[in-house]
Amino acid sequence: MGSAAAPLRVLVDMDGVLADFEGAVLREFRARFPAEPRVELEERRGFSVREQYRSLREDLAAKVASVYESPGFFLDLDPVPGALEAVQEMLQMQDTEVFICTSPLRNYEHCVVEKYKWVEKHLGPKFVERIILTRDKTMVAADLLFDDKDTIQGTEPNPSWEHILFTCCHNRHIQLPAPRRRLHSWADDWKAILESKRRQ
Ligand SMILES: O=c1ccn([C@@H]2O[C@H](COP(=O)(O)O)[C@@H](O)[C@H]2O)c(=O)[nH]1
Ligand SMILES: [Mg+2]
Repeated sequence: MGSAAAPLRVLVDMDGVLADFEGAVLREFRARFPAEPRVELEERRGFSVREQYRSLREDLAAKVASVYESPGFFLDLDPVPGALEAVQEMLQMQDTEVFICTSPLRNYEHCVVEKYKWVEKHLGPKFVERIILTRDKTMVAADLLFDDKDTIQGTEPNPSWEHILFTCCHNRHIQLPAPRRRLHSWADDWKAILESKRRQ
């Protein structure tokens, strides 16, 4: 008797994919520093919001970091439209395993516990069991990784997953070289990506 095919293992990033990090940074920065120059979402370029604020003026890097390092910031993030429904549906799919794979800030004090609380609040306790917290996603074995960071590097030079770039304000201008793929939003056909990977 032949052995059953292994389930498709899917990693879903949190900030920029499940939780609206960028929208909250801008909203809170505007509220706390109304007189300072800021980067509107249409003008965001590059993964690091901190580095883009630094390029406006050196001291704005620390100011924007103080926004996302504040207590309550991560817990209060709004879900990305369609994200909660999509991962709940993924969880119910046959022959599919879904995990949330997210990186904590270096200054992890509030971020780590609030990421856990956010998942419990929005997705329920069963999803808390599915959190993988790591600063090196290349060390996690899976078939797919949905992530808004354009370049994901780490210890493992050849990660097992295919990185699907999730479109976010900071990466929408990037032209991906073939065969790299994007998911434009959760309204885009994420199921087709899973099925194509299953057939490979
Ligand atoms: O401009 C920034 C600065 C920090 N971050 C943080 O990086 C990680 C990324 O987490 P993922 O869940 O893997 O997206 C997270 O702690 C962010 O708060 C950032 O995304 N952008
Ligand atoms: Mg992200």
